[in-house]
Amino acid sequence: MQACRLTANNLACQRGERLLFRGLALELATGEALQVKGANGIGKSSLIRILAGLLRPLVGTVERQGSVGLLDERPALDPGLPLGKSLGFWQRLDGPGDAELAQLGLSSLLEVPVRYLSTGQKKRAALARLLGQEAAIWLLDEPLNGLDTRGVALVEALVAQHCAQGGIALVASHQPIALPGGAAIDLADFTA
Ligand SMILES: Nc1ncnc2c1ncn2[C@@H]1O[C@H](COP(=O)(O)OP(=O)(O)OP(=O)(O)O)[C@@H](O)[C@H]1O
Repeated sequence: MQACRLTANNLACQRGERLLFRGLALELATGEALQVKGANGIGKSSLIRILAGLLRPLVGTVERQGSVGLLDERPALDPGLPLGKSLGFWQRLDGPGDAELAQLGLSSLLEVPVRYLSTGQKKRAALARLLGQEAAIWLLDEPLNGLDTRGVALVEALVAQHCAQGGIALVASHQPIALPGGAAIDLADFTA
């Protein structure tokens, strides 16, 4: 994987009338991971969207070196299609291979329409799409939601593998997650 970097300087975020956080800075170099902690509604998803370039900060700058893979509550898979076909859409672009599907326990679900998948199965499917993307910078918004104990361990292993290969992972989660290096920030420290 090519060297990557994610830098944010003096970020502030306002949604509606509310200033969610301010003065937030972070710097992640190749191989590094960071957990963003904080209570519901504090602004974790907003920060992820700012870092992904999907939301404009009130002030501050973001610099990304490397492609971005975003995982959030929307799996970006057609709910009407069987999982295999839905993932196949991405497969034609940059989607997952058979090894990734097996690793995520999805091989037996490929004929099941996406809308019938359980919450945890949808999350695993979204992870398959992310893996296939081979993006350098992972921005994961609550990746553990809906996952069982083995699923949590799997996400931890995938992030460790991604970082070992030189990727970056920023993980917003209110749940404990073991990340390489164990670095974390709490958005409560940046609330206005
Ligand atoms: N488009 C919007 N307009 C106005 N307010 C918004 C908008 N989107 C989100 N908010 C508000 O911004 C705040 C932060 O939302 P955000 O989704 O970033 O929090 P979060 O920390 O990810 O929460 P959770 O842990 O519940 O997912 C919330 O109070 C939410 O209601």
